[in-house]
Amino acid sequence: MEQRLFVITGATGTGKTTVSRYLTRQYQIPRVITHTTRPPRANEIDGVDYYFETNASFFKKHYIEYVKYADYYYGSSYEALQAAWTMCHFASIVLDTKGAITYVQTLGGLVIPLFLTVKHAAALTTRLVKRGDQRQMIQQRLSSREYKRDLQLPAALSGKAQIVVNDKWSQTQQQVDQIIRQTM
Ligand SMILES: Nc1nc2c(ncn2[C@@H]2O[C@H](COP(=O)(O)OP(=O)(O)O)[C@@H](O)[C@H]2O)c(=O)[nH]1
Ligand SMILES: Nc1ncnc2c1ncn2[C@@H]1O[C@H](COP(=O)(O)OP(=O)(O)O)[C@@H](O)[C@H]1O
Repeated sequence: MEQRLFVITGATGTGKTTVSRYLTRQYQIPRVITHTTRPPRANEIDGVDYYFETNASFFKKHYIEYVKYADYYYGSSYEALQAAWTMCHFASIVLDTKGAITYVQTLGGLVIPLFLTVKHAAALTTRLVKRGDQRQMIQQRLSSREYKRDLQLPAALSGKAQIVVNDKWSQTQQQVDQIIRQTM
């Protein structure tokens, strides 16, 4: 069986991590762990949620791509992708839209892009508060150029990414199950 990578993208709070966790829980599909200079949130664990880096350690790694998002660096490595593919023919990765475009261009048909969105962007603020994000981090995130950019499906992913409107989790779950059935 050929390897495949679910690239899960969309704005902050749309549910990218939730979908990726569902793929692991329900289908044993591992997530590629990426690197970031963002400080960990209260419940995040180094090596599980991210590899948390300093500005100095971040630039010692070898990346397929890296981006700056709301003033922090994020990057993904071939080593982490290979580690996930060693466990399973399928893997997922959670990326901003710039990274998702790079993956589609670099890995072509191995990538299955999913673009997450919600009907009303105002719901995202509520979700971030509920998630326990610090108020100042929410402000910084929501006012970033990257957040605003990622609310829209980029032209480069149009016709390639499957769009998942994650308003009601039960419906999202059904759609994800259908995507998995088509793929496996
Ligand atoms: N391009 C790229 N984006 C990443 C990488 N790791 C995480 N991201 C994205 O960076 C953005 C910010 O992530 P994070 O701070 O965890 O915020 P969240 O989206 O609210 O969970 C999100 O869009 C992530 O999908 C990476 O290695 N490369
Ligand atoms: N359909 C949904 N309805 C309500 N809350 C949701 C839904 N999907 C995810 N959430 C919650 O919204 C918050 C943001 O989701 P998360 O997966 O962390 O988003 P992202 O990774 O895109 O930033 C989390 O607290 C998550 O539990």
